[in-house]
Amino acid sequence: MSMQLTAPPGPAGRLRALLAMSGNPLHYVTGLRDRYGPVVRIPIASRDLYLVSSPEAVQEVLVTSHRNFRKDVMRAGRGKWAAPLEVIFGNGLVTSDGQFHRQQRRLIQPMFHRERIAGYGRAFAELSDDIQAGWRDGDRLDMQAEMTELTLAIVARTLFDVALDSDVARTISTGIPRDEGPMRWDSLPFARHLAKLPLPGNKRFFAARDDLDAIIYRLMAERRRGDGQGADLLSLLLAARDADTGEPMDDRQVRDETVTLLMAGHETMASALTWSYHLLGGNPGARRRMHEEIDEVLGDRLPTVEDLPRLVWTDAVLSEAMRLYPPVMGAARRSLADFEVEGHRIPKDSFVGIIPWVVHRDPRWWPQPERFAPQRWIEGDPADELSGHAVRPGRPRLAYLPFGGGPRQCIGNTFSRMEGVMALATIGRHWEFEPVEGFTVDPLARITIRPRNGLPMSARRR
Ligand code: HEM
Repeated sequence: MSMQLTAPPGPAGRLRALLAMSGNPLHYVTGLRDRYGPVVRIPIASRDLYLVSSPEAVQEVLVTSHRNFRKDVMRAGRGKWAAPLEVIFGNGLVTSDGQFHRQQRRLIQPMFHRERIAGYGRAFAELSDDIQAGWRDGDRLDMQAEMTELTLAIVARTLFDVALDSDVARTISTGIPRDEGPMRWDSLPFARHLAKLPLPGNKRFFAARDDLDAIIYRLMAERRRGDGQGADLLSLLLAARDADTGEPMDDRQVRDETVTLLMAGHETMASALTWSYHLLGGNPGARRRMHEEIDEVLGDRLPTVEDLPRLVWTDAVLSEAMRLYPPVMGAARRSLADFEVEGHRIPKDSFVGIIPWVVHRDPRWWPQPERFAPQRWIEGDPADELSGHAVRPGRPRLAYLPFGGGPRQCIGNTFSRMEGVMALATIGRHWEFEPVEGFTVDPLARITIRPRNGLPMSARRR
């Protein structure tokens, strides 16, 4: 007997949904899941958006039936306009699709193998040490700005072998307006028109993008004039040849992959570290435990990758911060054919959205979901119901997905985990951060989730 498939439930009213989603959508979408269940239909764009939030349904979309989906969500709309991310990333690894994406991923994957990343360990520690050298006891720091500077220095050095004070890094960190131009309009229906208007924000955005491009083309020309033996990613991209045709990538493609990795590789990690400090700021017990661990494992020296297995609590802090504040807002897909999930039918050509923030607050898998509790990640105290539950067998893998899942999962996953723990440990040897009285943090959910007005904290030397 075949089961009767139903259309997923959901709210009515296109305009209300649109306003809720383009304001701060996190509360709204969590409420929809609570009210309607793991598959919700939201009438928002020119076609409906289906919010998918149980680990089982997420597994179906990202892994089991991944061939039934593409990432060309924005381009699929009327007129095939460039989506906001593509305006900057072009057709790089994050935004490309299908066979072309598979080829490019194969080419770039070797840069992210575990052994290779272990070789970056020293840069993770040294650059984290450099940034803290400029702080003074009692300083009020914007942790978001500090962490953005740090993580940008790390990708610039490890992948592209350029220094932070280079014009590449400067143009990326200060030149590209994060909330202007196409980035500002991303979730609105007339985005492509709004982005073309001669508004000051749009102009600044496109001028900064052109500066960045000019710098990257210049770096490419320099590498070409060199001996061609460079081991960094830019050299590798220039040297790569198609297995069948023997052709190199054209300059535009090398530019797109370069900008993609520089951008995807630092804002996300900056957000993960910023939220870690915010949560540690409000949880002195967890913070103390982290500092005790760092003191015991490192004393005063810099961490190496060999120390990582012993930095268990520090690692749990990062995992738990990315559970409560997943740096990437979501994964969006377009269905190529009708499909069935959790007893519901989702039609061909729908948009499907997976929002880790919602999945990570499912009380079935995350008891007391709003509580910051790094002990979830460590098997330990039997008297504490939260202890170790996240690492017990039987928990669906995609109950936790800050890096996405399936063939399109983050290429920088291992890189980021090592980078994050080593940064927390290096900085934690000498510093702790207290919340600033009267400041309330407000998560801004766009493509990433970060504090809307930065994160001021007081630095205390320890
Ligand atoms: C805490 C840090 C990070 C988080 C939370 C994160 C999160 C994600 C997520 C959720 C996706 C999948 C999006 C989707 O399925 O639509 C993704 C893809 C990607 N990430 Fe990351 N990321 C992080 C760091 C990095 C770093 C350090 C790099 C590179 C240096 C990077 C490069 C990429 C690339 C190239 C993709 C596209 C992969 C593909 O589709 O083949 N990310 N990331």
